[in-house]
Amino acid sequence: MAEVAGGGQPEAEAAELRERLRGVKHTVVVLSGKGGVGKSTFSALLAHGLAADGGRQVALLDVDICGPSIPKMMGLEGEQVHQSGSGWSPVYVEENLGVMSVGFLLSSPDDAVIWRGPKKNGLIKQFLRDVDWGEVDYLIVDTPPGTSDEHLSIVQYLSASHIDGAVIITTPQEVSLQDVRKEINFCHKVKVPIIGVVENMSGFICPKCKKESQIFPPTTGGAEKMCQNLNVSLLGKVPLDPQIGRSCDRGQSFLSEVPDSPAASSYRNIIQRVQEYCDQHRPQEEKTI
Ligand SMILES: Nc1ncnc2c1ncn2[C@@H]1O[C@H](COP(=O)(O)OP(=O)(O)OP(=O)(O)O)[C@@H](O)[C@H]1O
Ligand code: SF4
Repeated sequence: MAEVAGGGQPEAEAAELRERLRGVKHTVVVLSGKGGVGKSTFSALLAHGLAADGGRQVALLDVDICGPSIPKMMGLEGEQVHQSGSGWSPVYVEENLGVMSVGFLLSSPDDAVIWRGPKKNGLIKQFLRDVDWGEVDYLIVDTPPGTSDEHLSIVQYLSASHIDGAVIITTPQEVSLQDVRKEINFCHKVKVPIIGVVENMSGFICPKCKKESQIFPPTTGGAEKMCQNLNVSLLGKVPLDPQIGRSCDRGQSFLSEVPDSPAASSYRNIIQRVQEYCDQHRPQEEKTI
């Protein structure tokens, strides 16, 4: 594992990546043990939230090669990647919010990408080396569920020391938490700091009477207990809200469509904590790859 984290890549290649990512100040990787727990939704809203006041330049990179959902969530379905003199240009939602995804390379959103590890690794390397992000305050990396080739590639190519940290998304059920423990172990092994865990789909607040019901009652204390036991921060809990899915399906930001909802307020608090964590870290140009 140390070999992977240390980046056993040739020096020329490492220098090329270093040069390309020189303008990126902070990198946050979003992980989950299981699929369908709301990781891409969180990545999309983290990018929207950080870019919201227009003051920060944000990049969202979707390395979920076999199931890219970011183009749809960001309202960019059908967009293509453009080549410029300085590399691939991201697709922009706003002037200060650029996105890159394998979805932009597919001729139809229903196309299946059935690739083995080396081809996936090659594409991730190409995304990091050839995309011209320019000066970026935050690079958010949305990953596939689990700990697979894509995760190892990101850690290898970016090098663990270049990543500010990881946010791990889970639901309250034990089956999801079990896999989160594996993600936490993965981060420790490859020396990626853990910013914290987000418990998503954590209860349902009735829009009429505001009463909270536990749809997925945690049997072992949920993410809170797990975080205490493993000495990891719980960044917050986001309730179930059917409007999240509706906004995502329409490619809109739930944070600006339903800003007064309890779920939007939870997301904003969590985004604030991620930002504070990154602010306390040195900008990446001061780090060594
Ligand atoms: N808090 C929530 N309340 C209601 N629906 C949610 C919530 N969070 C996510 N969803 C919905 O759950 C579905 C799965 O979310 P998402 O695609 O973000 O999961 P994922 O973990 O990225 O899955 P995968 O890794 O398999 O792509 C989406 O339809 C999304 O709109
Ligand atoms: S929580 Fe109360 S108001 Fe909401 S649906 Fe149930 S009974 Fe009705």
